[in-house]
Amino acid sequence: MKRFSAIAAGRVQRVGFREHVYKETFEKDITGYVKNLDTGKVEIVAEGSEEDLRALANAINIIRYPIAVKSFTIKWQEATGEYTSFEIIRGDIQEEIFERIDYAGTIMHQTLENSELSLKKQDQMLDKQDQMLDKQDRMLDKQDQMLQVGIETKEEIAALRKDTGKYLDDEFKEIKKELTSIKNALARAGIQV
Ligand SMILES: CC(=O)OP(=O)(O)O
Repeated sequence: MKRFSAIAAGRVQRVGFREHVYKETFEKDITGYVKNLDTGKVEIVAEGSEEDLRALANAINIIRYPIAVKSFTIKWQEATGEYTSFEIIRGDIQEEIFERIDYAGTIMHQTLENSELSLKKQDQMLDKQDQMLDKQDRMLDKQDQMLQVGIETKEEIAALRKDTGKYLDDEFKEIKKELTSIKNALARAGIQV
């Protein structure tokens, strides 16, 4: 089993950093503590398997708003076995309360920023939807126009067929009449066809 004692510096106090460190030890066989120092830095002492400790060090040496670990010095030793659990060491109660109020303010600010961002995204999506609906409307208009052209073409063809049919009928009647008179003339001349 190993032990590390680390000092994190940067924006690491009043930003929920100790809670973050504590959360990263959750369900792991890690003991030790995390503590805010008067210098504004944070001390982390942890004991456990080397694999768990390396994962912990990676998970807490981060820059993720509002936490910003700017420097992280780590010293490795053999474990002592002196701790039974992992704890957040808290300071003066009044100081802790002020820290929590500051942190709550930061989180509220972040939540507001996030919701403004998501409202902006929603607006953009609604704009896009409007544009799509507009395009759909234009396509439906074009479809309607095409259907109208189809109907008109069909009507034209039907009228043309009717006209052509009547013309051919008249022509055939005329031809038949001509043939009958030719046939009669031939019969009168003694020619039977
Ligand atoms: C709110 C709070 O206690 O934060 P931190 O542990 O970062 O000081």
